[in-house]
Amino acid sequence: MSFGSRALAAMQAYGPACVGIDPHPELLEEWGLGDTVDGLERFAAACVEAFAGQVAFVKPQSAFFERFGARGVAVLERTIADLRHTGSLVILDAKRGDIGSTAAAYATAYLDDDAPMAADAITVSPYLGFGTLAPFFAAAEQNDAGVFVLALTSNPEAPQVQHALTGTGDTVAGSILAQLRAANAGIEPMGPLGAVVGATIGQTPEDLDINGPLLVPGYGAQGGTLADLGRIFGDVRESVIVSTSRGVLSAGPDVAALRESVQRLNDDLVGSWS
Ligand SMILES: O=c1ccn([C@@H]2O[C@H](COP(=O)(O)O)[C@@H](O)[C@H]2O)c(=O)[nH]1
Repeated sequence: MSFGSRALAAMQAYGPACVGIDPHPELLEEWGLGDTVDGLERFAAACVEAFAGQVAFVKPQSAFFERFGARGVAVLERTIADLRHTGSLVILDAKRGDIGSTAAAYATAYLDDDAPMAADAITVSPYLGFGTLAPFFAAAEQNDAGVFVLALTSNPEAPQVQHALTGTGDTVAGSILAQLRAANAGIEPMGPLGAVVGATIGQTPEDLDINGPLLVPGYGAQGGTLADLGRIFGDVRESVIVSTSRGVLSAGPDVAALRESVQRLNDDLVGSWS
């Protein structure tokens, strides 16, 4: 089944929430685990127990695993494998991007179903040129996977680049969204190519209807609210995946408390907004 179909089915089954697995040093300490590989391993195991098959999407943040070197990456690899095929789709947040030939290697590493680190979807950066993303798109098509392209990110520094005008008068973000729209055109129920659009961007004149999923970080710890979601995504709410990491993880380490926190998040999103 295509990533677009799987994403919509998961949202229908569980709600639109995505939980980020971001083992911040502070969270490892707060959970009483210690900022060590052993702590990381126990943190990740608790997240798998709490979220696998309980939420539509889980988004491990690669950076927090990579900082422990090879042993941290091994924990990430196990975490992804344990989460996959549980009903929850794994979006690996690694924001990869490079010249085409290297992008092809990244695409194999993260989207080829036979690769040790294969996820259901990955985040990528288009700032080496949208065309360099072609290997990711091809790998997504071959493996029924998804790709989320940074478009309007949640950080305050983003407008300097993403609101800049291109030679055709579009903004950089608008041009990325337009190219995603073209690539997803005609695909039912929606295409596999998504955009990352933050819950913190205020209002945007850009057309967010790309016939593909929108991954929306910035809700919760970064200040994004239900009102922001309504204002920014009112017209495209069926395709919105709301992602939060610290907003849920701060309820840990108790597995039941983590599950309750996700349930509350989904209830809030479904009841008040989506
Ligand atoms: O525009 C973006 C793209 C990605 N992120 C990532 O999402 C989480 C946010 O964590 P919170 O604790 O919910 O703030 C983190 O992994 C970021 O790298 C983003 O925030 N904004």
